[in-house]
Amino acid sequence: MSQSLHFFTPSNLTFSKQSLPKPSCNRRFPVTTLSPKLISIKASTSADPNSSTTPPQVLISDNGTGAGEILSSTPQDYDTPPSQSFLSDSSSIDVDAATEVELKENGFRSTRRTKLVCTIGPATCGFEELQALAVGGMNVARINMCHGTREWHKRVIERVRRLNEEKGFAVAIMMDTEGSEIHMGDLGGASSAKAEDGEIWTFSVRAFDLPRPERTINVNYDGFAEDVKVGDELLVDGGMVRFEVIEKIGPDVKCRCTDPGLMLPRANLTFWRDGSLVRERNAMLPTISSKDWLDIDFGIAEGVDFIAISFVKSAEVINHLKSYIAARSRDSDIAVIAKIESIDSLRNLEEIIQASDGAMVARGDLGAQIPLEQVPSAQQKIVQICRQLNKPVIVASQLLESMIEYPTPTRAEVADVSEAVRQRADALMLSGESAMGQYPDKALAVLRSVSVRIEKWWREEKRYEAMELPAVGSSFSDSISEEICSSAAKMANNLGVDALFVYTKTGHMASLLSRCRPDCPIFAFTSTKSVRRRLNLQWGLIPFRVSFSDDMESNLNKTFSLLKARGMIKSGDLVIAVSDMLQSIQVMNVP
Ligand SMILES: Nc1ncnc2c1ncn2[C@@H]1O[C@H](COP(=O)(O)OP(=O)(O)O)[C@@H](O)[C@H]1O
Ligand SMILES: C=C(OP(=O)(O)O)C(=O)O
Ligand SMILES: [K+]
Ligand SMILES: [Mg+2]
Repeated sequence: MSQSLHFFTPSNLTFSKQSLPKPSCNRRFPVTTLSPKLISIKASTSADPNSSTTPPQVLISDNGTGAGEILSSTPQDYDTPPSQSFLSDSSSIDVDAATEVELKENGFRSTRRTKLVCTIGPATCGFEELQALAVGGMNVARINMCHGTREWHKRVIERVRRLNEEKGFAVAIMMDTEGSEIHMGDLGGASSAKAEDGEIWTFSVRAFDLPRPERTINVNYDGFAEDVKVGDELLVDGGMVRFEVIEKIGPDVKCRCTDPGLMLPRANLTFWRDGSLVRERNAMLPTISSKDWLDIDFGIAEGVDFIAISFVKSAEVINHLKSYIAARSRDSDIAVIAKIESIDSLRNLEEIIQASDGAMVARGDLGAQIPLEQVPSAQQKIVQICRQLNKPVIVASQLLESMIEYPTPTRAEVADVSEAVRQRADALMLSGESAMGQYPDKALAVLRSVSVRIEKWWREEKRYEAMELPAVGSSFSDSISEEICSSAAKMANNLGVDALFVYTKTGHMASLLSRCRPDCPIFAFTSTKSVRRRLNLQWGLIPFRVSFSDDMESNLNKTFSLLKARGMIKSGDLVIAVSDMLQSIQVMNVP
């Protein structure tokens, strides 16, 4: 028995009960059990002009049941076209192997809603290590183009893709650009360099011979010696180590260490004068350097899912990059993530986020550009704006910094992770913890367990302030979608349903549901692997790849049957379904 709320459009007005295409190949239960009962009607503009004309597709062949055998044998990124689908009489549905295990173990009410991004580095670049992260819940693998060679990154991408193909994961790939900011060289291959109090170090644009002379640091920015002044404070990695500039000799800048510490290869450098960040010539450097453009070409060629842009200053660069990608990539479905890590990005926050497909609170560099005590409020603001503008947001850097060296986090780190989860950020990111730390799997496990615990606490206690979610779309059809999603989410909370189902071609309806942060998980069904991987970054979405038609009733029948066969749902579960083909809300028990 199901109940539904339809928003009738000229296209779906013709979609009468009698004309519904007969659902095919579902032998598990009769379709009549699902006949929707109409409870409300509203006329509106058109949703999808093809909604009543496209014949239903059949879900493509399935043979996998175990977590390791889920992936169908079709390696291409797109479904079998409808005509071919009709030829198949069996069905398949793809879901990330780790998610499937989690769904079965914990039941879907308790699945993790917060997504996890892991930076891949020397500690995790091998196939086995990547697999361990995927099993541990990594949703997105991040490669930082600031480090390593393109060849190295290419191998990592290949391994992640192989993991997805062979082991049934759906890990997305995010490429992060180096950006034009000033940083140290790679320390001649050393893993770190220790600066002691009072030591004199030379920072220079000169390339030093190997082995690197003692107490020398190469700097990547040609104007460095000209821009700094004697008396300036030089901060490594936002102040992890500090120096005072004492003398300039040609390209060499002599500095005295005032706060000792460990310097990592390619650590970021900023200089301060009279208590303010010096932003002279380096602030004029382009956001995307010529090297970044080559890396972006590489990312497009490799088909990465996300490109994160470092040190974004304005919306312009995002728009430029998006048109560049659209012109070059076949299906232009690479999402652009704006890293908020500079004073300029904070100034133009709304327009940058509006232009982007998501944002990252890049606290590492942000904390080097604004006083540390201002970082938490900036984080809260960025997370809130992203939610309002319906863009996924990642909270990044130093979440579990001590776990680079130790197997347990500090209480303060757990509190920091909890706060990001409580703010309902879409995703949390590991940097050094997973790239070069000693306990990458343990760090990921901490993010996972803290996320699940805080999410549960939030649902039980309902300790949240209701957030006004403004309209994001411009057309009347967009408004209908937004209203449907917010109503569906509200109904799901009030009725205590087990899951929201959303059938979405582009992922937009799924993101609108995610934005409402409902109590139950959201099963997002989409027909392309790339959309499914992109949905991996968004809060509460469990992305499935399945081919589906514009006929909701047959979609539901088939999905129920496939999910039941896989043990992911059971008869009696209460579900609310929406789709971007037919503007309706249906409430039903799984037959
Ligand atoms: N591809 C890589 N090759 C070597 N080391 C890496 C790589 N990616 C990350 N790392 C190491 O992990 C640390 C943390 O990564 P990340 O936060 O992404 O970079 P950064 O510290 O430059 O901001 C880096 O400082 C570097 O030591
Ligand atoms: C994520 C960040 O950027 P990157 O690691 O590339 O410096 C950051 O600065 O916090
Ligand atoms: K970077
Ligand atoms: Mg940064």
